[in-house]
Amino acid sequence: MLIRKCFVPCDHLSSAQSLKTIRNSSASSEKRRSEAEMSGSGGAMRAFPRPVTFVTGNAKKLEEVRAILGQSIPFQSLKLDLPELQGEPEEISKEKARLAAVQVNGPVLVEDTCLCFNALNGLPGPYIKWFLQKTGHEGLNNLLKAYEDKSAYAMCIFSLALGPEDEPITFVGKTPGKIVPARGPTDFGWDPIFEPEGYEQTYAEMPKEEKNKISHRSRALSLVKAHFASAGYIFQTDGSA
Ligand SMILES: O=P(O)(O)OP(=O)(O)OP(=O)(O)OC[C@H]1O[C@@H](n2cnc3c(O)ncnc32)[C@H](O)[C@@H]1O
Ligand SMILES: [Mg+2]
Repeated sequence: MLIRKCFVPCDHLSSAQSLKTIRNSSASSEKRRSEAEMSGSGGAMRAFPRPVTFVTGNAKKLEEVRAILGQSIPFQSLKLDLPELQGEPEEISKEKARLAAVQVNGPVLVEDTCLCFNALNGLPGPYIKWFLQKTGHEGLNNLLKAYEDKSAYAMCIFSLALGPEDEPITFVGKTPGKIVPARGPTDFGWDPIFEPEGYEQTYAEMPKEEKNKISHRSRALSLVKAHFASAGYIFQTDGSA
């Protein structure tokens, strides 16, 4: 599928908006089709024949999601290279979820990650993957050479689609910081050039547990966990999830 490229700033998602997205999406329950709906005291509960599938082509993301979620949400993972879509960050994440839900034909969780430079009104944002591949850590630093303001934020947008017919629900996590010359191991994306606010280490220099406490990903996953806790979904597992 070919999608037209359009560059947009990504600093438009407030947590209030993302919560509104959660509420709005809950209202689309008429679309629910293939799974059983069971009436509980708090309204309709939804049961699924298998756990949520976290779909990503990125092994390092999966590693972090596993570490952050632990046993809190039953999930299985599937390595799929979903298309790199263009557009508003929330729409990109939702569309990834729609595509994944069709392929999996069941409940899916996906995420899209942005690195946003404030001096560039949020760019590279969702296009960070290409900027990183084409220019590397040094090139990303050079993008900010002309600006005093090196501040940035990392943003993660998870989308949950309960099935191919369901409107995805989004969960946004942000961590503020600044862009610095690369320091630390280079095994995960732009970690070496992002120094989170209040720290003297880059994400790459920090112990993994420390990054997972404060990261954009863990902040978004806190919202995902809260949603699962209140939604009361029921997933049948075979014990291997
Ligand atoms: O299959 P998906 O989940 O899409 O995996 P991806 O690697 O294509 O990931 P994105 O489309 O979200 O692109 C985000 C880019 O940022 C990188 N990235 C994602 N999370 C990161 C993190 O926590 N720290 C550093 N780099 C990260 C990632 O390697 C990509 O180059
Ligand atoms: Mg991707």
